[in-house]
Amino acid sequence: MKTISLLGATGSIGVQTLDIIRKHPDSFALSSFSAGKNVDKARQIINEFRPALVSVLEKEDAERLQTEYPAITVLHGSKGLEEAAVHEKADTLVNAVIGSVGLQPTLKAIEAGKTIAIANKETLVTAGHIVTAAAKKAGVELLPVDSEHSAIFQCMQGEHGKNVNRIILTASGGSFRDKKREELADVTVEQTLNHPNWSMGAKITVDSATMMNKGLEVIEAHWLFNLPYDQIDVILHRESIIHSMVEFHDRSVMAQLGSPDMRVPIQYALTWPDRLPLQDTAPLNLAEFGQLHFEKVDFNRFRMLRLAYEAGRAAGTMPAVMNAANEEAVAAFLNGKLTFLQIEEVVERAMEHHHSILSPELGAIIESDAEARAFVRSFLS
Ligand SMILES: NC(=O)C1=CN([C@@H]2O[C@H](COP(=O)(O)OP(=O)(O)OC[C@H]3O[C@@H](n4cnc5c(N)ncnc54)[C@H](OP(=O)(O)O)[C@@H]3O)[C@@H](O)[C@H]2O)C=CC1
Ligand SMILES: CC(=O)[C@@H](O)[C@H](O)COP(=O)(O)O
Ligand SMILES: [Mn+2]
Repeated sequence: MKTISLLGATGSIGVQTLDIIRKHPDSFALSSFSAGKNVDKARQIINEFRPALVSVLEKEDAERLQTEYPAITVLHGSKGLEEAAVHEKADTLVNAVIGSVGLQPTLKAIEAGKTIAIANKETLVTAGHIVTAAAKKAGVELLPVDSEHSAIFQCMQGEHGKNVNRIILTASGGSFRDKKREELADVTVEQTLNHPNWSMGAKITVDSATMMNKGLEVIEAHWLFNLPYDQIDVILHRESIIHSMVEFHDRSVMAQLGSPDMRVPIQYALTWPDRLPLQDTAPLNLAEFGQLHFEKVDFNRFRMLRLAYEAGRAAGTMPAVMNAANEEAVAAFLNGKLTFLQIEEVVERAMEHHHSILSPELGAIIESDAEARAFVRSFLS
């Protein structure tokens, strides 16, 4: 029996994690969870899973829920997120919150000795050196949930890291993969949110369309697998059936395949090194596809991916700045305050404006993140 604390329970990954817990009551229980503003969904989760502690974003919502559920502890804000992450009954944190707000609860959970199943890639992009060093020091596992990283992790089982030549992340290309750059000037939010293969939260779906998602994943892979950027490649693969690949020194390439269903990597992170059956999923039928397609990435078409490699190589506080600027710019795009192409313009400007601090401590990371957000907000106003 694993007891789980789940951050971001009301989101896309959160709901799929709850589905896994629901289907395996003998294997998993929920000790605590966090929600943002979706209080109705939080109520449903409390009623079904009866956790001991819940955290929501706003104080007023927490007070209302506390009155409704006097037997559980209801908290709010960043303190609530941290308390939910380190709940005494939990042995595993599933971090499925969106954005760099996931960083500090992850660090607290590592300090408390929890196993970390990390979906929240922004945490690793923002402070990968701090998170991985803390996990190493505390002797806790940092298990990937992101589909590409889970694929690499699965291909690496029984292998030595020293034998890896490179890893190859697959990218669907997102909603506009068949459009030229000049056709992107007036694309709408609705068009952007129409991902060809995956049903995900709004922010990551926009990131997928700009290819910032793949950029974040390159940096995430750098930290999770301890590889230099020269050994991390990206290839376009429009079907999202091969979730990523590992090439070894003898040129043998291992790939992990499956239908696009995030419950597979979520569940693997929760059962590793074992596996459990995944009910209600159709087997992969490759004959139905007939062909799988692969293409070289054009870094002029997908400039955000190039920016992410640059930020990763610049290191220090630069990835945190890129990520924070992107979070703000994507939120502005979703609110109709920026056009699609302005997202990358804003991120590029924030990076140009920033002088990276090398080997930053947590305080410098938090400051750089805040400065990048302020930079984008002043640009918007
Ligand atoms: N969705 C997917 O298939 C995949 C997602 N990921 C990663 O997983 C993470 C979650 O993505 P996804 O599930 O799509 O995101 P969603 O937008 O669907 O969900 C985000 C969750 O975070 C909560 N939340 C948002 N802002 C805050 C805040 N400021 N403080 C506390 N909680 C907050 C939301 O609460 P509420 O809704 O109640 O406001 C919700 O529970 C991201 O880092 C993403 O990159 C990685 C691979 C695949
Ligand atoms: C499901 C998942 O892991 C997403 O991060 C996915 O990778 C998005 O797809 P693309 O970024 O390849 O469009
Ligand atoms: Mn992914």
